[in-house]
Amino acid sequence: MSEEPQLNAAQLEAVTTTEGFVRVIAGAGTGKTRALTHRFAYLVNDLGILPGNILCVTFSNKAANEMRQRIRRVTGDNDTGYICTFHSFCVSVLQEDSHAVGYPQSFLVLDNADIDAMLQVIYDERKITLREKTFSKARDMIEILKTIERPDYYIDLISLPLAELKQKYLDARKVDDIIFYGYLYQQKKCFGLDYNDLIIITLHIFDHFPDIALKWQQRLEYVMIDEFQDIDALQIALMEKLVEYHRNLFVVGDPDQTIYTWRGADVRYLLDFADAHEGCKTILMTENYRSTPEVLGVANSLIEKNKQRIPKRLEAQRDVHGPTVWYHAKSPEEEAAWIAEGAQKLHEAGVAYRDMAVLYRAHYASRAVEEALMQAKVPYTLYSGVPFFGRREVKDALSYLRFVAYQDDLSFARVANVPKRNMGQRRMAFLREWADEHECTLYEALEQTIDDEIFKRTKAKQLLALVERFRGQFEGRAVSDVMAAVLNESGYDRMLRTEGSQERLDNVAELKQSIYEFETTCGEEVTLEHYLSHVALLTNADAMDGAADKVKLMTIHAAKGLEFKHVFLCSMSEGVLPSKKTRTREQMEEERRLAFVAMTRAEDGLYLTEAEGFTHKGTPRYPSRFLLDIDPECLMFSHKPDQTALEAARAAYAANDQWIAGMSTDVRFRQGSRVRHAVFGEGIVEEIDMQKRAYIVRFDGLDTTRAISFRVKLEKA
Ligand SMILES: Nc1ncnc2c1ncn2[C@@H]1O[C@H](COP(=O)(O)OP(=O)(O)OP(=O)(O)O)[C@@H](O)[C@H]1O
Repeated sequence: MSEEPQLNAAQLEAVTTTEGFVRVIAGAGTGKTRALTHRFAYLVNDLGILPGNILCVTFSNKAANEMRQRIRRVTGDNDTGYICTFHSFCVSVLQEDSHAVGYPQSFLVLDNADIDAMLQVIYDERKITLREKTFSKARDMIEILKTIERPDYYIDLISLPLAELKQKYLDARKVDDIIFYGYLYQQKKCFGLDYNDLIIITLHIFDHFPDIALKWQQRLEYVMIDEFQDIDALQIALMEKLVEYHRNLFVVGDPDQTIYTWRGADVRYLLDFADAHEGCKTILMTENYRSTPEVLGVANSLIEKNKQRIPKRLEAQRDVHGPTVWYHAKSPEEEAAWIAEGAQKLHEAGVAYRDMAVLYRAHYASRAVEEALMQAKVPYTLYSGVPFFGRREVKDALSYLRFVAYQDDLSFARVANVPKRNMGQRRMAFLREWADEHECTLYEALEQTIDDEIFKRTKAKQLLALVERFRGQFEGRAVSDVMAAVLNESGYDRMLRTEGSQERLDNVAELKQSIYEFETTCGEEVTLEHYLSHVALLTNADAMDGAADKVKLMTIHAAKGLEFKHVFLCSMSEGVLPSKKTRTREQMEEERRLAFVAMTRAEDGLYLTEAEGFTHKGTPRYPSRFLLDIDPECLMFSHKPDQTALEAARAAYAANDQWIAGMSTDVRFRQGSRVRHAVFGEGIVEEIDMQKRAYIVRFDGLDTTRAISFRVKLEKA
């Protein structure tokens, strides 16, 4: 093991206990990621295990990239095996074995923009309006149906012939059914899989094709999983399946950093892991190497207020001291100005801007800070808003790549008229009709009808010529090279230059750069299929450019796993953090963990800020209860909070707690639950309206939803 400094005793134990079930419960900043990297290196360098026989699951693609680079440094080997997220691992499985369910190797991984494009087709065909259901609501509904209501949906998706799926879609009468079957039909047409499908279909293959399951089980001699506190039921099922043969499983997590319960994560899997796996060894890590004793004092005293937790205290290993401040401002503007000024002062004292971060609970909190930073001429980047891979020009560029590779309907629809080729709605509708009638793709329809009158005076022929030029030319050619060529030859580059948007040009340049980096860091040779299926999984965080000297602004969720010298945690007001959407005691504890995650990102300085004034609803704004949870001995105050104000704040927390206590007993069903009403019959809870104290239920027998008061007894269906 070459990387300095030395591992501590607990880390060493985690690294060298390779056989059987091992669980590491570790605090923030105690070197989990470091232990994981070294364990990988130990398996490879000291035990001689082949990297291709190790699966190391990370929480995000960004974490996977970093891990891969670190492992390459310590093993000196380009082959880094499977270091990836669960989703990305499933893509690898499906690329090898999706033939088992009749899917081609060139299946598509769909992101939200792709799903929206499919919804658009369905809405147009069946005259559904956005007023009936926005795309985002439709996507949520599809997700609820897939994960809770109709978990067997995927059988239809993989085994029904296209014509039958289409018939189900055409026969559907209720809006939700039209959307759902329309979507499944669209998915099947282009062999597209969304996030929900990836794990479910992989599991299905493992369950029904024992030889394929055995192949993967035998291949993966060692499995390691990071951030285990945020694992969900499907991921657990996949994990259990994968380790059935060798039974070597190493999981590491921090119960105090569970922040994804709202997405189905359950910390129980980590807590119950030892009971569920015979002979499991547990290792505890509490020595913190990241933060000053002051930062840990703040974080420890906060998290101790959670009731549902395994007690543990982070112990500072660093003997460097730094500020931990509560700044109370008179207005949000003053709060933001203080942050901007603070960043400037730190910079003057020699701290690089890139080593500072401003974190917040919700996106909207960033606006005031951004304005202040702009005014103070402090450089910053925002890691939120429209994700990089969701930007129009980035999607367009990727669609071109997909188009020359697959000619699927989605990419065809996206690129056909960008740049303008006179292929507007009327001509697209013509192609759709033709394709439907002849059961072919839009591209094939164009090939067949290119000499039709309708395509005179269009540049449709150029589109066909473009594909012809690229067809069969990918083998052995770098993806970055293909991308550059297709953007040039399609006229897309020229269009952007004429349009003159520097931002769009920069984004495309950034995309080209990221493809190049992907190729050079991936180890093995990157094929176009490989790149396309992985890029769909990339998130905003992946585009994060850590090199530029700029202050980083991001949500706490996005800061998971990161560390910064100085952290400003802004908008620490009751109703923001904890969020006003907090409805149960469990959720309140999760909000506290969120604050804990934010604070434990700080190495040298931590600045907690909030402002008085009024919320947009006109109620007074109070400091977050979490500020009062912190041991005051651990904080420096900009102003000592005044006693009457504190009493008013405490009264507000108490009122809120009382409301939550009432809610917890009232709310018996979750979004997506199936319920039975004495008169209306069965239906599904679409929303829970806390203000009205009612479930918004879509009953099977009614066309529109009804708000049903908590007072009326509903039964579980
Ligand atoms: N044994 C050690 N000696 C010195 N420094 C260490 C040691 N182990 C880890 N560190 C340092 O401590 C910091 C935190 O380590 P790491 O990022 O691995 O922690 P983590 O447990 O994954 O954190 P979190 O859960 O909060 O994201 C890093 O800067 C790392 O270099």
